[in-house]
Amino acid sequence: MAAVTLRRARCWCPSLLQFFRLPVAQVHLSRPAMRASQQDFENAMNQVKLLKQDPGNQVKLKLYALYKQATDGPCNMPKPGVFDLVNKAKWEAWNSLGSLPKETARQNYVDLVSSLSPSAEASSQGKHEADEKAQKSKDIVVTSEDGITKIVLNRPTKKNALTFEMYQDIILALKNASTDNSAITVFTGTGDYYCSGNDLTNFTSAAGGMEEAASKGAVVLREFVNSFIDFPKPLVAVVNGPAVGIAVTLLGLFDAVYASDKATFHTPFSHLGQSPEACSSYTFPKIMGSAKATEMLLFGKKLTAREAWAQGLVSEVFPDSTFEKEVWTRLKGYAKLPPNSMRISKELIRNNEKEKLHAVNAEECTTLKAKWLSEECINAIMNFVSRKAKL
Ligand SMILES: CCCCCCCCCC/C=C\CC(=O)SCCNC(=O)CCNC(=O)[C@H](O)C(C)(C)COP(=O)(O)OP(=O)(O)OC[C@H]1O[C@@H](n2cnc3c(N)ncnc32)[C@H](O)[C@@H]1OP(=O)(O)O
Repeated sequence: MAAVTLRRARCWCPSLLQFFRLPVAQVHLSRPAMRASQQDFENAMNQVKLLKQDPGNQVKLKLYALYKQATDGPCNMPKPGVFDLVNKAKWEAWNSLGSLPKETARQNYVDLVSSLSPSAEASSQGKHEADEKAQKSKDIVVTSEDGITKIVLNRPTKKNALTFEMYQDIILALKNASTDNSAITVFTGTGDYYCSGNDLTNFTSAAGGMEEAASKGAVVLREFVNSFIDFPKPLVAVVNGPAVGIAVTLLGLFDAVYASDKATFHTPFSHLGQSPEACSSYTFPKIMGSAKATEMLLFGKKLTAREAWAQGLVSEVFPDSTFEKEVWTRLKGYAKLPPNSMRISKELIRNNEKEKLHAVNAEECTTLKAKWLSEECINAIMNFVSRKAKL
């Protein structure tokens, strides 16, 4: 077992909220070879130091608790007094883990850090950080005006289907939008469609064969969905027309969804031999109840905008003739609200779910990777590409 000594280091910028000193590992180089999970744990501790954004107090408490559980085992300290607020919160977080085994705590710590830090995770795999990348295609157009960053899916001839480059550009656009001057961020589509989902030729056109494409697809999808889970500002979808597949499932991670009455919503996963993504296996039953979620996610039932509103997926439906005018007027008003207050309210809401969402995302990506290699899925994609099927 490696000898690990602990020192205390301040993480993130000083602020009123910053009250933790998270433990950082110094690992002796002369140690014998270690089990991978211990190495992952140490890498994760180092990644915590690299986080550029303060992940918020709830997450810091969770990190602290998991760290203590992984290294010291169950909480063995006397409970601090009521006025010692900080240490009491830390004690309660640690104590709440009960008798969670050290190894599970270590794994949970690693998962939590990697979910917080997709760019740190990527750079540890030798990739460039998103802000060092240039936007790869013109199929995503990003503008910022009136306190609103607008991310437009701009591939109307293909009904705004998402290419591999578009996924990467959206990750980059969200990363930039999270720190720009805008108060809210809005997605919409050019032309008659909002988005027809994943471009079904992503897999058939990938170099290196299906297996490589599936592995790459799972990594990109996980990072893509993470960037929606972690997005810190109000995120609004302006659904100008039909939405299919991942364009629908992602809506469960938006803060508000405004739809034209021309919009429709469907997720033909079973038709494609695939399975739900973007945390919809969790968010959809939560939003609309399991019976309605089943009709969408298993049977691919198409909803009208009003049906989607009745089931809680859409915030409000507007007549198509006045949709753009009404929605943008409203959004410009919202963008004038105090931005920090909106961020903090969103953080309070999202923090209750973040850990769960990251775990669901990871599981859905693993499941999809296997489905993409199944005969059911390959046949469905081939049928679409050879124009035998329209979904
Ligand atoms: C290395 C790879 C990494 C990739 C990263 C992977 C991450 C994946 C994560 C998510 C996985 C799956 C989730 C999903 O989104 S599943 C849903 C996928 N979408 C569909 O099944 C829709 C397929 N399209 C249709 O059924 C129809 O096109 C339509 C949307 C109902 C519209 O019908 P229409 O008659 O009005 O128009 P049509 O002539 O068919 O379309 C115009 C042109 O657009 C092309 N097109 C439309 N949608 C897609 C699409 N999803 N993929 C690729 N191409 C699409 C269509 O082929 C037409 O092109 P052309 O004019 O013939 O050249």
